[in-house]
Amino acid sequence: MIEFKNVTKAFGNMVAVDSVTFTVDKPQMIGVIGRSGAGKSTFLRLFNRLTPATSGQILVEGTDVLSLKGNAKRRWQKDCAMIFQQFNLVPRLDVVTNVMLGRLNQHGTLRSMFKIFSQRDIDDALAALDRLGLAERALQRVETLSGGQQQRVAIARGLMQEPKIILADEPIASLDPLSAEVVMGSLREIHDRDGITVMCNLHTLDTARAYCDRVIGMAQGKVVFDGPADALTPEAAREIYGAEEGLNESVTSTSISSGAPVRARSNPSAAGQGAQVAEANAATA
Ligand SMILES: Nc1ncnc2c1ncn2[C@@H]1O[C@H](COP(=O)(O)OP(=O)(O)OP(=O)(O)O)[C@@H](O)[C@H]1O
Repeated sequence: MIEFKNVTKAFGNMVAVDSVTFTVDKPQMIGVIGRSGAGKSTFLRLFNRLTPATSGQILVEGTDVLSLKGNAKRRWQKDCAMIFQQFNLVPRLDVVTNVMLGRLNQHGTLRSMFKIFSQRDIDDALAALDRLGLAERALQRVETLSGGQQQRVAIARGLMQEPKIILADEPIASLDPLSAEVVMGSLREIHDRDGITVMCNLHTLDTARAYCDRVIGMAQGKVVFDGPADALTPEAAREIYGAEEGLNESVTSTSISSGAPVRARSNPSAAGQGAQVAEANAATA
């Protein structure tokens, strides 16, 4: 159970996140949408404690994660993996080392400084890469991978944290449509199989509808829509985006060819996911 209670962030006079209040009472895949500047990134960064909140509470199983300090705050950041638009990988390091970096904050300072990993770390990193369809890339330098592959390395690194929640800040904004589908499919598969909440900032409405159970719409820092993805009608989207007349959704579309919604396939199987991944690997190799 996660309860957001009047979560607010002001930068000087500018209120970027304004009294955000909602509850997540079971693991969900949540899409956060809204215009540029609506406060989506700031909201995720408050949740992960990358940015300090001005006021409010975020109760996770009854603990206010906004008030955690020191080790407790670091433990929370381990539990709450963050995926970024620009991947935030170390380009010159190989794939498997990048993935193992997800374990660093679980180790003591010395082991972290010298990047000393255990056999278990190595095995888990290879298993995470296998799950993301990238096992055969383990020893390749990250900078030689496509954007979609790099984002899947970042997701594998997030899995190494053994997170309870995954936050993704526009994870597909830099990707081509096919890679975007594979990355969103991977996040959905993690939600379905591991039963954890995935909260994802998105710029594309069709992606929110296709992959998310629930959509939170933000405008000027406030939650202006909160409902099932099916309720995200063109009228609702127009209100979230403040568009006076027609909102041309096609300009925000990530769909390729058929654009078949993945959510409609419900619980995409690991095999299905593997096939998608293989397809994207072939396309982006
Ligand atoms: N560090 C900061 N200092 C001052 N203002 C900031 C800071 N970070 C964000 N803002 C402001 O807060 C508001 C919300 O920004 P935020 O990046 O959260 O929006 P967003 O919905 O994620 O936008 P986008 O989709 O373009 O990333 C914007 O007006 C932005 O300029």
